[in-house]
Amino acid sequence: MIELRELTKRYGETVAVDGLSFSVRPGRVTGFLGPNGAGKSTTLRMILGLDRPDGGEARIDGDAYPRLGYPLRRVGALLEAKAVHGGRTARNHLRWLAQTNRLPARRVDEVLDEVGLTGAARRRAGGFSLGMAQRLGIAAAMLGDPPVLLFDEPVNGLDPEGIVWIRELMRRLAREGRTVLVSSHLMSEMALTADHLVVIGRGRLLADTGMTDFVARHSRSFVRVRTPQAEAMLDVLARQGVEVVAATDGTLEAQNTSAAAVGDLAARHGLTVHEVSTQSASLEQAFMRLTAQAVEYRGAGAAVRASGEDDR
Ligand SMILES: Nc1ncnc2c1ncn2[C@@H]1O[C@H](COP(=O)(O)OP(=O)(O)OP(=O)(O)O)[C@@H](O)[C@H]1O
Repeated sequence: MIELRELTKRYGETVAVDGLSFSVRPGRVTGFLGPNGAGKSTTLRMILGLDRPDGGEARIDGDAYPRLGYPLRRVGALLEAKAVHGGRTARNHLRWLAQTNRLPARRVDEVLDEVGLTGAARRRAGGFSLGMAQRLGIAAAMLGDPPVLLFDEPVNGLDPEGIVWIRELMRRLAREGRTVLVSSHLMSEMALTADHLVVIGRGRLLADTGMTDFVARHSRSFVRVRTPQAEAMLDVLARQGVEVVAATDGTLEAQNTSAAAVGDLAARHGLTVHEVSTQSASLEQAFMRLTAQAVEYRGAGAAVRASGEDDR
């Protein structure tokens, strides 16, 4: 379990993380989402004791990071995959980590096997592709068999096979009862991986919700109607009190109704239809709507400063 209470970090004028409070529970994958610059990496760095908060605190299973003892046994993290001593072989890098955290040497071969790097164990990590470096970073995170794992944008730059692999690994780690927090700025990726979502914008909490709830609440659905008699159809629907608009591609988009009801109406009025289908707005659009204010605010602020209006 990870618990944040009023966590705050400032960089000069910028409030990167602004009184953030939420908990990350074990046994599920929690997606940590926000647009670029929302404060995700800063939050993860504070959880891991790499940045000092200006206010509030973060605890991992009840302890702040500096009190964890041998931290690799309590929390594993993938932050920047390329942050490995390039001259070391993959195995030596992991051996060094195991030694300094008093972990048994056999764990090195176990995790290399788990991430599919056994064949590359004696190669210098500096020559690894991004995908291999990501795997090595994940091997390091899993070395101490920790109950809590953090991943910062783990699918960035990976090929489809690598993305599927990471997705399945996270789900397995959560099924094993671990606490898994994974940051991303892609809602579509999280929709396939996360059970729970924490969304931030401008360092503030925007949503802390189950994935299913988020989908139900934010995805707008409508009935698409394709007909050569669009005007007559629009008229019929409007007379029934259905909210309907003409889309740019010539189809009609009807809300507060069902495909069956639209089909019945068309039949009753002898109208030809070529398509009647239920459509859902993408989760990406829902995420953009949710975070739009956070992004717009920043844009508006810049405009105000540019015109000097903030001097008044
Ligand atoms: N070391 C630093 N010095 C100054 N400002 C910083 C520093 N680190 C982060 N920031 C600022 O803090 C804010 C949050 O950045 P952060 O990297 O945490 O966001 P993020 O959500 O991880 O973004 P991204 O998705 O782009 O990685 C940004 O405005 C960023 O410019």
